[in-house]
Amino acid sequence: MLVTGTKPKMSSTRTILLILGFLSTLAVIALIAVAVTQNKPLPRNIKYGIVLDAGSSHTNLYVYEWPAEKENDTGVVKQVEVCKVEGPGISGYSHATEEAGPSLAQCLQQAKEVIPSAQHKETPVYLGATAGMRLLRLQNKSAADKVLSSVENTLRLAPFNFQGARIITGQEEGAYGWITINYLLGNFKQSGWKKLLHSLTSLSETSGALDLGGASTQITFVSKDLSLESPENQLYFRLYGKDYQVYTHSFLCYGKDQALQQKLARDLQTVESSSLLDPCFHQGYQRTINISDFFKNPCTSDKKKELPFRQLYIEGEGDYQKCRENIQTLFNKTHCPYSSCSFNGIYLPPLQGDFGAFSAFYFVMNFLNLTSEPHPLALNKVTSTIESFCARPWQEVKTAYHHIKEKYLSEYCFSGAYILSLLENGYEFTEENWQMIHFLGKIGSSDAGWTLGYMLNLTNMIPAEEPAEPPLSHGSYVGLMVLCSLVLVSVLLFAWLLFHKPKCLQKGIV
Ligand SMILES: Nc1ncnc2c1ncn2[C@@H]1O[C@H](COP(=O)(O)OP(=O)(O)O)[C@@H](O)[C@H]1O
Ligand SMILES: [Ca+2]
Repeated sequence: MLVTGTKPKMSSTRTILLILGFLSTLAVIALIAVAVTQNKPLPRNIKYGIVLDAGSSHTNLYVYEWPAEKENDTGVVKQVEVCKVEGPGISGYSHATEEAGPSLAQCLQQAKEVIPSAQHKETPVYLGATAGMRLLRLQNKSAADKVLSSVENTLRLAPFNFQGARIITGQEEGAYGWITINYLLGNFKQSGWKKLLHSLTSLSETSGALDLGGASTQITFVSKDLSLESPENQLYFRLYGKDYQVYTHSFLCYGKDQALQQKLARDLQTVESSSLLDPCFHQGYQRTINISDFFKNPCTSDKKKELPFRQLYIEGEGDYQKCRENIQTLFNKTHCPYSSCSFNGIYLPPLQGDFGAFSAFYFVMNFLNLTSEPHPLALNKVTSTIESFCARPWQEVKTAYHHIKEKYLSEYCFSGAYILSLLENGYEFTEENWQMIHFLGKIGSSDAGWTLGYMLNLTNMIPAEEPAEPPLSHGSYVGLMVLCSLVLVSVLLFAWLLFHKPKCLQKGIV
């Protein structure tokens, strides 16, 4: 039924509704416009850093980048470039020291191309030399100094901000490797639920680090049992508001290349002729070694022996078990002045938590297809794989892997056996805790190694205290505010409709 005299009222209600509709449309358009302009990607303010890892076998140059405004967050720095320097490591230039620096030129050129030229001047560049240079310093201090000044001269001439070229200590190498992998795994600053899970299950929050180089090897992990037994193996860090008690040790001469030299020096003590049958090389493999330089190396000099021949002819035997027994003698377990030791009388607290094993640990195990993640293989499977690889004749191996450098290929049998011996006999990993070792090449886009940790430390990018942050990000804050306002307006509107029912909505009007 139509009531006379309601026409003007109807049209005024319609006008109100129209105005409301218009205003709502306007509000929605405004909201969208604000959201779009606010969230428009800002021009990226990226910073760069360069670290050269001058290892015993070769030098790698790494370029890292990170967003300038987030530099104290965890996991924001990532590797954008790696360049392998041609030729040997810088310690290999002991007879031509002035050529060490120029050998880096090509990789520096590559870094210049990756980093925008406007930022060259402010990009820090660091060079850290490891065990190869530690050995050269022991053997010939002046040659080591000359090599370092040659690389320093080259780095100073590059357009970057030179921050130093030095030999880092074994302790630093271990510590920065540990910082790198835990930074990349996001273990330092954990989200609420991850923190809760760790405290409930009492799982270790950080991962230990195992680094195998050519001349030294490092073991580093957080240990609850650190007493003051061996202060030189103890490190203390405060990172993002948390304290870490870290055990570390670097074994000079126990990198895989120097371990092989040590093994041969031992073999030379008992040889009767100039030829040696070596169980750690494949059957049919032959290698000749010059005796004259052999004992100049600080890793073998204590075994120096006068021999009636100048060259040693090695012939492979391909016998894994014999090779393991041979290698085992490198780990002296007879004396331990502490509650527990690894080998050679060096303190080692009980192993704890997961371990990331990188560098040559990864290269060797990756070649042997033994890095399977996320479910590590059982130790007996690993042993049998290496055993059968060692038993393959050299000709067969060479044909099957013709694309691999002969130097690497000929030593994978020895290296595999050495890795197992170091982990099982040296550190006493067992069938059970073997599963805690994860062989890592890269984490995300960054290589596992000590260089990233070194740069993070020297540029103060890991704060001791957790930076004070509002509980919500800006975006979540704005979103929440808009949502709450909408809910509030709807509730008010609903209440108004309930108590001042407009006539048009009253029963019988329509
Ligand atoms: N693809 C590969 N396969 C096997 N071994 C490798 C491979 N790439 C590098 N290596 C080895 O990894 C080791 C790296 O050690 P390096 O960092 O140079 O020495 P250090 O850390 O003792 O100063 C060397 O023994 C090198 O021969
Ligand atoms: Ca190394």
